[in-house]
Amino acid sequence: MIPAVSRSLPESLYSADAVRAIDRYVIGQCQVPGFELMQRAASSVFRNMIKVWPEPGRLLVLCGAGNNGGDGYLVAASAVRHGLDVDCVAVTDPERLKGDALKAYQAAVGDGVGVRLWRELDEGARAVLFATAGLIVDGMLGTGVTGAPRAPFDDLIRRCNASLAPVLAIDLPSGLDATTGHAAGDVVRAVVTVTFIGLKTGLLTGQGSGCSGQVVFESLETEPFLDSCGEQPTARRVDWWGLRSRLPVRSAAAHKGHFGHLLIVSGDRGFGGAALLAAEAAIRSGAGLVTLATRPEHVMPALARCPSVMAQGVIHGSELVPMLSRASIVVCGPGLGQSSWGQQMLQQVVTSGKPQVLDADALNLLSQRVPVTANNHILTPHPGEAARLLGMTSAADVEEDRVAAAIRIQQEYGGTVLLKGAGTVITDGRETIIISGGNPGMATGGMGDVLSGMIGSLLAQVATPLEAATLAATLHLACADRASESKGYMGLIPTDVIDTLPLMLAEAERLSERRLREGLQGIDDAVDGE
Ligand SMILES: NC(=O)C1=CN([C@@H]2O[C@H](COP(=O)(O)OP(=O)(O)OC[C@H]3O[C@@H](n4cnc5c(N)ncnc54)[C@H](OP(=O)(O)O)[C@@H]3O)[C@@H](O)[C@H]2O)[C@@H](O)CC1
Ligand SMILES: [K+]
Repeated sequence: MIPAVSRSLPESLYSADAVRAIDRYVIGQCQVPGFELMQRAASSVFRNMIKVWPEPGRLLVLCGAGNNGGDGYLVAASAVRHGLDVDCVAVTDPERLKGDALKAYQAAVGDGVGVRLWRELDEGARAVLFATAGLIVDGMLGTGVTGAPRAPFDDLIRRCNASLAPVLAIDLPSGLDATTGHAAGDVVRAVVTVTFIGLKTGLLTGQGSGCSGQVVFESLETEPFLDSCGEQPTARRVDWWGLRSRLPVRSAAAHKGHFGHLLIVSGDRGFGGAALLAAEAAIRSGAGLVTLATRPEHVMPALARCPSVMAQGVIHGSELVPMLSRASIVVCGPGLGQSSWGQQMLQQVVTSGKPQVLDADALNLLSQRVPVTANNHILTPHPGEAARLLGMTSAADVEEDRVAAAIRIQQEYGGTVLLKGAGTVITDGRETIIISGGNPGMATGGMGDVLSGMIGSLLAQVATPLEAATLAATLHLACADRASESKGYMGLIPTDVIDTLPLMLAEAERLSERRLREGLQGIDDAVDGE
């Protein structure tokens, strides 16, 4: 099997333009011919393909008119040389090919690849191609795509997605915008994507995280040139496995005062569960003290479920003032509602100037009338809330460019912004981070409340808001993934994530302590090898 995504991908994420500039630099300045790069690309695709599918059956290779198609022709040639059954289809006529792509086509034909023209096939022949394929190689559109795939690409993409055969995408799934992770029209749903030279941001966020499958990165031996070419990454990729051994190690002499006093302001009528989820997640993530300020009727259930939390009923905003003065961090938003109760609470929280995590209805109120003044907040919108913060019509507008949306919210509201959804984006205006991975089981009410509690808790324990948001979001996803192993996706609920927290944190604490003791670098790799 190919290695898991999280252990094998580089940190730096690039836009399509940046990767194309790196290509040009390597070809122009470093004297590596473009055709040589294309050959390396195709061999890396073939190598990975055989690793995952040692006996792929009949291979259907779909080739477009650009260099992505050129890669496809050379993969078909490798497959023929290895004695595989290959159907190679030119989606657009080979007369349109130029440069390296034309050279690749000629090399493939020279190696005995029988190339069939899509437009010359009748419906029966087209259907047979897809019905008999054991594996489809998508070399239709790469970083050169603009807008929604036009005919006949749109039809071919739909046939790929309807086929029972798995799809291996070359460089990126056809139809996906490599920079934003948005698909303007049809997009290939790949099982594996082998991507080259620079890891593209769009593979890991938005629709990209759903349609790229397992992403495999191949540098094509260009890493020595990355620094000198001057292209800057747009974001940094992180996951729990890379971060967990960096968890702060607790001294044996620690006491609860060292880990903050978190005040959670949450739970208007009908939303008591959100308050409980946030509070329990916070206490399970290591906060020294957690106070819950909620509607009086939620106090008894909160104490019954979680006696470690100090629950207090509040009716008027003024009752929050003494609680705020004792707190070191505040979380406000889960189940807050937008009635006058929620408005009063949020007003007090914002006025307090305390470091704060604002989520859910706190964000909706923020977008309407409550201005944030300090710069020490973490805003955690989902795409719908992000759209409201930005005055956009819908979540779909945000999903067109998630990184840009997160950066715009940060510029308008300050602080640190965590944009939820597959391929979570976090930015503090100086650095932008993308969390690779997504778990469909997390698409259920209450997951965000758990995350808010975790972020607040970690904010009290680590150095910066960016670090707290990043650790919490990666841990939240890793817990959901671990819990899904036994609960699946449909059965996963927020308390499963909370129940998994102690186990995941215990593993991380052991690694962090070992790292501190033994000064190990790359401890995750060392442990994986055990
Ligand atoms: N040396 C290198 O640089 C290396 C590059 N490599 C590979 O090259 C890929 C980039 O190649 P590329 O630049 O040729 O673009 P590519 O993605 O093949 O598409 C261009 C074609 O698509 C067409 N097209 C565009 N939009 C469309 C739409 N909506 N619907 C339909 N058609 C559309 C467009 O047509 P046009 O718009 O010009 O009419 C044009 O014909 C990269 O992803 C990697 O795989 C590797 O080999 C490593 C070395
Ligand atoms: K492709």
